[in-house]
Amino acid sequence: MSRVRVYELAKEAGFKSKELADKLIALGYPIKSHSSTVDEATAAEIRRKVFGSGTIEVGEERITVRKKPAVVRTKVTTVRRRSRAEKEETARKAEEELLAAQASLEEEKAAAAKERVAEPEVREESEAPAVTPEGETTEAGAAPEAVEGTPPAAGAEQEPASAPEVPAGAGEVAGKGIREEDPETTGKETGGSAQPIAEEPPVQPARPEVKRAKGLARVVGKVDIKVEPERPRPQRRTGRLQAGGAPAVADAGPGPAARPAGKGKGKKKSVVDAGGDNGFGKPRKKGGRKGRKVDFSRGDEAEFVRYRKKKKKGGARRDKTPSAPVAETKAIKKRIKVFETITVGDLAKRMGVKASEVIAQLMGLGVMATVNQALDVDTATLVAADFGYEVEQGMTEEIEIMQLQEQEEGGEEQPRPPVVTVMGHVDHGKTSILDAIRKTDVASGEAGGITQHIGAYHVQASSGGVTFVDTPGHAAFTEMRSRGAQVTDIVVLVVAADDGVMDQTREAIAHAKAAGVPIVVAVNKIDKDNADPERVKRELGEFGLIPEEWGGDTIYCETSAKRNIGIDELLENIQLQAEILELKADPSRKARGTVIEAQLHKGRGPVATVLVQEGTLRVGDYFVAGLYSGKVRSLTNDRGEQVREAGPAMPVEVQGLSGVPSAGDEFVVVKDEKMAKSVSASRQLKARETELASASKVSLDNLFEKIAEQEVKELRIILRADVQGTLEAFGQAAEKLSTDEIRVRVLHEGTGSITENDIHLAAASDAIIIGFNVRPTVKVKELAEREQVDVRSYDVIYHALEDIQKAMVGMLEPTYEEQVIGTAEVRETFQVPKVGTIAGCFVIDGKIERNAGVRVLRDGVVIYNGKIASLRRFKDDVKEVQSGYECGIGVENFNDIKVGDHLEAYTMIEVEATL
Ligand SMILES: Nc1nc2c(ncn2[C@@H]2O[C@H](COP(=O)(O)OP(=O)(O)OP(=O)(O)O)[C@@H](O)[C@H]2O)c(=O)[nH]1
Repeated sequence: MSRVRVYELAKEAGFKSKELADKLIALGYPIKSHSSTVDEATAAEIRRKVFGSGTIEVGEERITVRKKPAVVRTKVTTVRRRSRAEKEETARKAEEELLAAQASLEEEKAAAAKERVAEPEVREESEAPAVTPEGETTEAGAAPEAVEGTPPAAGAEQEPASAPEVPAGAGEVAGKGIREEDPETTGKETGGSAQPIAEEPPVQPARPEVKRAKGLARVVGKVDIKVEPERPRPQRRTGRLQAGGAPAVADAGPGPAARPAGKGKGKKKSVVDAGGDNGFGKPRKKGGRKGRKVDFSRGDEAEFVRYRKKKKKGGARRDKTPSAPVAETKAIKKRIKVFETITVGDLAKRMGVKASEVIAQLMGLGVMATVNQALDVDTATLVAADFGYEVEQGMTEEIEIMQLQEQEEGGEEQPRPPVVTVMGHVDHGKTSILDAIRKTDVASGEAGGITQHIGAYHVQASSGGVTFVDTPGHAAFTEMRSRGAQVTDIVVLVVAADDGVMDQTREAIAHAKAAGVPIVVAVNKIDKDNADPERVKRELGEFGLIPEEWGGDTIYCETSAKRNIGIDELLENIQLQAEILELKADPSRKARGTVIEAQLHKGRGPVATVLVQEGTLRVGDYFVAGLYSGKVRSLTNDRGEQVREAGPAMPVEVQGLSGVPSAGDEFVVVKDEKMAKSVSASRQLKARETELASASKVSLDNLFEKIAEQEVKELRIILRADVQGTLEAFGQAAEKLSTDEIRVRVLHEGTGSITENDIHLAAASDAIIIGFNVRPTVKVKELAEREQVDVRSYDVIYHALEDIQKAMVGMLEPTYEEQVIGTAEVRETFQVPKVGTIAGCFVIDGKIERNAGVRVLRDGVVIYNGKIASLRRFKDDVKEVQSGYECGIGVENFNDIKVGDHLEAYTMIEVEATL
């Protein structure tokens, strides 16, 4: 469904964006700012309720107009103006009244129509001929203008005229005309003037009509119906005939169109012309003799022919013809797709403007930004609007994904097994309990059984199935949650009866509570002599985990993993808790789940353990997992068996990914490969944008810029090597690379592989990591990528030193050297108002470049040094002018140029720094 931005709505109604946004917020619409979007239905409601009229009506009017007389349009315009001020209720009332009066009005209309005759018919194309008794012009003039929305001449007149008596009436009358086809419009129109209508519906209509009739009559008169088959107009016009007014209305917009009509000259300018101009924008050739004109028999196109006639008077007209339609077209073309963010530089590039202009615009909005700073969609929308661009949020596929399940015709939801995470303090028996539970698995035969290779497994106990997520530590639980993944239905909190509540017990409670997951307590090690389950209950009671026997709702189980006591009860209680939760899923849908863990397998490529949470995952399904996509090549269950499918709450290892997703990433089956790839690509693009948006860390590649920006002259290194000897050798050699300008410092060193802590340290201290004969694991690599830490591996010390040296050269302040690129001789000077002196030159040597620096030499003496402000060949701005050509040169902030001066252009070139 298409969405409309609030500022667009504001623009439609002539409101200020912010004003409207505030108003809507006050009215409780779900928007945050004027750049927020609303769906079409809400937009329509806003138009109706807040504006009292709106685009919708306009659109409908257009249609109406085609069939109706120009008059109708005029009214529309009127309506709009009023409606803003008016309130809903009034509008409604008015509408009712109008409808009631409509019948009688119809009659009057018919009468009036006779007078106007010409108009409608003309529009109707061929039938029209008979129509125009009066003049050609008139109706056209009236109609289009009216349409424009601007109070067309006719409209304007009408209102005032009727105002004294029944202001509303006028509106209504008009409305009626319109309403016949467009009840909604009517309502709005009426809105403002509802009351009067009620009083004298029949009479008023007459007035306005008459007026229009006049105008129309005039216009009509001008059209010579002596048909003389004209060259048919191009197709585009076709269909506009009726629209003759219609298009104009919509497009032309208020101002211009109205004018002609209003003026006495209206006669000559036929509405038609106006319409034509508006519609096509292009001036017609004059030339037609007044007398002959349209060949109505031709239909739409013929009508347009009339436009040409108009031309005569129309010089001015054309100018006036506003080309709203054209504007619309442009707007549609000038769209920029932005994912969550876009950097200032990118935005400027896509709009074809300088980044500095965008930055200036942002400053105007009170946002101080640099070129590399990322702007969110809302801000980008605001800025882009100032440059005539529209920002579109590039999340189509994402939205499609989100809607995928909603759209899907699902079957019945069925109960599904609970997903359980076991938590607790160190050594309280988590592993032992899980082992004991696994042994209860009735599905395990003598061979096979749960292999626990995949981070989660399903146990089919006699009391029912349970899926355990077996990721190490509380951190995994938190990390998943931090990614928005909620896979756990129930937490089993293991507390040793002989030890009671400890640090990690408290931590586990906090995690579970934060996730809103119910806790089942397993008081373990009850076989021990010093076991004191009651104490555990008391202590846990302080955290709100009140046992059922004490009136609370927390389920407690006393277990001994060692002696296999209470394990079945624990499983039964888990089922009990699951029943309370009424866990259900629809296995008939496309699968959706969460990545529990993923890795790059040597032989099998990227593999991910996915917990299916909804639907059924099948071999051959196309899917998206985090940033990656793929097609399920094979599914392996927790027993190491190949399976064809996996239903809700089933953990399964998936092969066929294009990359290694992260734990907690959402896994969604999509309809086809195209969608999978497209979503994956857009997510990766988005991720890159986000990455760019965050400040980049130092690396050997960007060292120079980094240091130049921060004026830091230190390269920090974290060293890792397979042997101590390498560390020492390299450490000393690297530090010896230090110069007066750049210091090389080994921040930290150690033997063994590169660890996550190294990455964190490097990230925190803006260091790079160098490893000798050691490589980071996939996980560490991922972390390094996330943290943007430059990790480099070498096997030869010399290569590493060489790289560092290169980077250091980059760090040196670059030096610039001036290079003269050309000389021009001033042959003439021109004074250009508001610009200053322009030197008419002849390039005698080299070339002159637009962005070059320039020295003004008089008799060999430099009298000014600055920049070239403008460089032109004849009337065109050019980038450069070669020797042997003439050109005009303006020097920035310098006007004292004299004939005979030499202008020496030069550029600064960077000279590579060396140590
Ligand atoms: N007596 C007795 N000892 C138990 C019981 N459950 C576990 N243990 C012992 O407690 C010790 C720790 O058990 P684990 O299952 O490794 O505890 P854990 O919570 O998984 O420990 P971490 O993995 O280090 O967090 C082991 O020596 C177990 O044999 C029990 O029910 N009774």
